[in-house]
This record gives sequence, C-alpha cells and structure tokens, in this order.
Amino acid sequence: MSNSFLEQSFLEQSLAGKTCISLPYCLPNGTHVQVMDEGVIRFEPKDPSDRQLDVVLSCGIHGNETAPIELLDQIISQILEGQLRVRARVLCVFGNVEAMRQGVRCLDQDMNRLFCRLPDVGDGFEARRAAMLEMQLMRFFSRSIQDGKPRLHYDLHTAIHGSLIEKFAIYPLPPHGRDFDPLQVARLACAGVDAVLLQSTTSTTFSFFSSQHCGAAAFTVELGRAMPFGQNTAVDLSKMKAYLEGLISGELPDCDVVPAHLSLFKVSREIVKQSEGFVLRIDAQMDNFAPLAIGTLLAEDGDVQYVVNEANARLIFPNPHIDVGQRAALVVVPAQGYSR
Ligand SMILES: O=C(O)CCC(=O)N[C@@H](CCC(=O)O)C(=O)O
Ligand SMILES: [Zn+2]
Repeated sequence: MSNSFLEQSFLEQSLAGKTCISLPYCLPNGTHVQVMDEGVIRFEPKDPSDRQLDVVLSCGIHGNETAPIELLDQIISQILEGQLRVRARVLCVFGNVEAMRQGVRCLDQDMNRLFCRLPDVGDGFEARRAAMLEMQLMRFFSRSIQDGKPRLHYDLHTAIHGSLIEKFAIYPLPPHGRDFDPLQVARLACAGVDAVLLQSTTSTTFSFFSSQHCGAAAFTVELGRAMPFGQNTAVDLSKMKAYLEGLISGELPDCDVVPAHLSLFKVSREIVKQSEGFVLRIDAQMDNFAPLAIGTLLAEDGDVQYVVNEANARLIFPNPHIDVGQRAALVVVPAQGYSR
C-alpha cells in the first residue's frame, strides 16, 4: 500500500473523512502501520524484540482543544516519514473527529464524561465513540497486560480558561489500592508539566478508564488554553514533544526524582451541579489555580451553599455551562505525599 499520508497528514485526512479501518502495511523502514478506525492509527516496531513499551497518545477528546492535536499530527507525520524510529507499540487517537471538524468541545455530550459508563446511560454520538475507543484500548493493551511491558496513556487536552500554571496533569486514582507513583510524576515533569493533581475518586474520563481497566499509568494533561487550529504559538510544547518522541523510540526517560519546582495538589472537592438553579458565585473566567480564601462563597445550588473551608485552596475548571450532574469546578489543595 502506498503511504498516502505523505501528501496529506493523518489529521488532514481524518478531518476530510478519509480515514477508516485499513489493512496493515509497512513503511520503508519496516515499521508496521494500521489505521484502526477514523482518527485512530497504530504503529508497531519492525522487530517485535525491539518493543520496549506500549503507549497511547490521545487528543481531541474535546474537539476545540487543538494544540495537542497539532502536536500529535506532527509526531504521526514524523513516524510516517521515517524520521522517528519506532521501538514501542504506539496507538495515536484523535478522539472526537466530528467535533474537531466543527471546532467545538462536543456535539451531544462531553465525551470525557462517558467512559466507564453504566450500560443504562443514554445513547448518543459521543457515547458510541467513547465505547469504540474503550474497545480499541482494551485490545491494544491486551498484549502488554499479558507480557508485562510498561503501559502508558497520555490524554492531551487544553483548558477553557487561562491558568496560573500553564501545563498540568490530572493523575487518576491507580487501581487495586495502589498509591500514586512518584516516578510517573517525575516523568511528567520531564515532559514540561509543572503541577500534578492527584485525584482520589472514581471518574468517567478517558485516562481513568485506561488506568482502571487496562492497568496503564494514565494521565489527563492540560497544555495551555484552547485555541482554534493554527493559533497555538503561545504555548511551548517542545519538552512534551521531545518526551513523547523518546517514548516512541523506546526510551523511558532517566528522571526519577520529582523536581522541587513541581507543585503537587490533591483534589479536595468536586462541585457538581445538582439542579438548574446552580449559580457560580465567583468569576467563571477565573484562571485555573486562582487562590481561594477561606469563607469564599463559591456557588449556590437551591438551598446548598458551597463555601471554601480548606486552607490554601485553589480553583480549577470553573464552568457553570454544564448539564445537571456534571462537574462545575474542582477545589484542590496542596498534597503532602503520594498516598491515596
Ligand atoms: O478548562 C476546563 O474547564 C476543562 C478542560 C478539560 O477538558 N479538562 C478535562 C479534565 C479531565 C480530568 O479531570 O481528568 C475535562 O474536563 O474533561
Ligand atoms: Zn479537554
């Protein structure tokens, strides 16, 4: 099969509706390639004994978060052009291709609230795509679940608002009662991440799914602010790019100490919109990590008042424009260690 991605990138072809499951083929350097579904492509090393790890790189779960989509497309092009040696199994995912075409976060429902769902949750475009992505990841990771090679998943996003800390990660609760792993946090720091939020509750995000159901070290990574395609020069993703290129080349980086500058937080509270009467009483445009003084009224929902009672609290992801039952903000506080 000819390498049609040399004329048009994988992103361009996905946006044009030209990607769907294909037969596997080999690049001139022997790397195995297979398009698994629209916007989903898998690479495997020529020589299986070269394989050091299995990694999923996803973005575009929210269609208007374009900086990581452009980053992943560059990386995919480098592989397809033979510029990057593949010594890992790599699954690259553009999550919500239709939302990417339309430049919106989602069409029907926020896809990052639809993973690990119960069977009786309603049907819809994003629900089906999330179910398909879960199957892709289960299948992709099944090999390393058997042979014990490292399993990683970085789900790359950008935030709706500005942030006092530009690049940060959410580390979902590890399965089987395990604590958070400082080695993984140190690796995130190598990739240019300046803060990590340890999330001790269950979740419905893509990274939580791969952590719980595939045993992957999985993270949601926020890389600056959501901007339209072509307008992402404000954020420097060079460290993240170098880190991901290293993983694809089979290098788990040599950074095992969490640097002092990295801020570690734990999620103290998730504020969930309980009714249509929910009102945010703080500025919804506040930067992520804005400090919150004790006693601040954050929100009201019917008779319930949400008041800050945590010392050194900060606010993340304030958003009143969400459906009932969804997260309207997170309150985080400094974490002292890595226990759950
Ligand atoms: O800026 C915002 O309000 C949202 C940015 C975003 O999409 N964040 C993710 C975080 C997922 C997690 O908590 O792991 C999301 O809301 O899905
Ligand atoms: Zn997002």
